Amino acid sequence: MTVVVVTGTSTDVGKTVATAALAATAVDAGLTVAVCKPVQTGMGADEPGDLAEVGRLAGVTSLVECARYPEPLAPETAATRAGMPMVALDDITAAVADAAARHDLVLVEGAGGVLVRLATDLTMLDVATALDAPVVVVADGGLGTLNHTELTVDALRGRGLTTAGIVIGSWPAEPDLATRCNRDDLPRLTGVTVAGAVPAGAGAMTRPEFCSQAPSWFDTEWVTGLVSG
Ligand SMILES: Nc1ncnc2c1ncn2[C@@H]1O[C@H](COP(=O)(O)OP(=O)(O)OP(=O)(O)O)[C@@H](O)[C@H]1O
Ligand SMILES: C[C@H](N)[C@H](N)CCCCCC(=O)O
Ligand SMILES: [Mg+2]
Repeated sequence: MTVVVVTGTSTDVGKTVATAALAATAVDAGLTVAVCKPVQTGMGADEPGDLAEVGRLAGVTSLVECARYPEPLAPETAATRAGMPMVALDDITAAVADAAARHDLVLVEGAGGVLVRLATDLTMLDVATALDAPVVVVADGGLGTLNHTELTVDALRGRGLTTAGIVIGSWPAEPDLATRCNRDDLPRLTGVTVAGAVPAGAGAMTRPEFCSQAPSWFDTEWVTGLVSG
């Protein structure tokens, strides 16, 4: 089994859509896939969160969430304001281990960017370290992403974590100058390959469209290497 952490340079960069695309690609390769969202915020108890989006787009049914809080804030802040218990690292590692015992691949999507506090003194850096998992960084494609992405990769590298690849969360149909330059500058400046790009609009696709197209959004050899662990 293989566990891969999916983080991003920020919130709303497309981690969930990219996670769904990776899941669909792995399923297309004949693998069984589970997706874990350790902490969901901004959703009420019965509202569809990121995992529902992954299920809708990729058809994945093995979905596990460890905690959720109602306000759209960093999990630590949301938990404090809600007076609810914060998620514990052991909860996350236990949930992932259980999923990994029954699936070829487990994708673990963070909340926001890599330094967002999932709980007091707990970030996705700690989660990826505890899971000994490679990390995929989902990045914006436009102006500003060079700084955000390099900061994220440096934070991962500083903890001895492997950044397996960068995925552009939403690639525009008509990329502007900065976006076109970033495609080449991102790997040059971070030392990490840009392994794929999810086309803008993918989140609005039907499941058949999404699942049939997703494998083409990634470098095939990179995916094979990623999921083989
Ligand atoms: N490639 C895409 N095509 C269409 N919509 C997209 C794409 N990527 C992201 N979006 C939209 O942008 C919004 C944010 O995307 P997404 O939920 O994937 O961000 P995120 O990084 O997972 O955020 P969070 O930190 O809350 O988990 C969503 O409404 C999503 O549908
Ligand atoms: C609510 C949102 N969708 C995410 N789940 C949480 C994002 C927290 C971002 C915190 C920050 O970096 O300022
Ligand atoms: Mg998300």
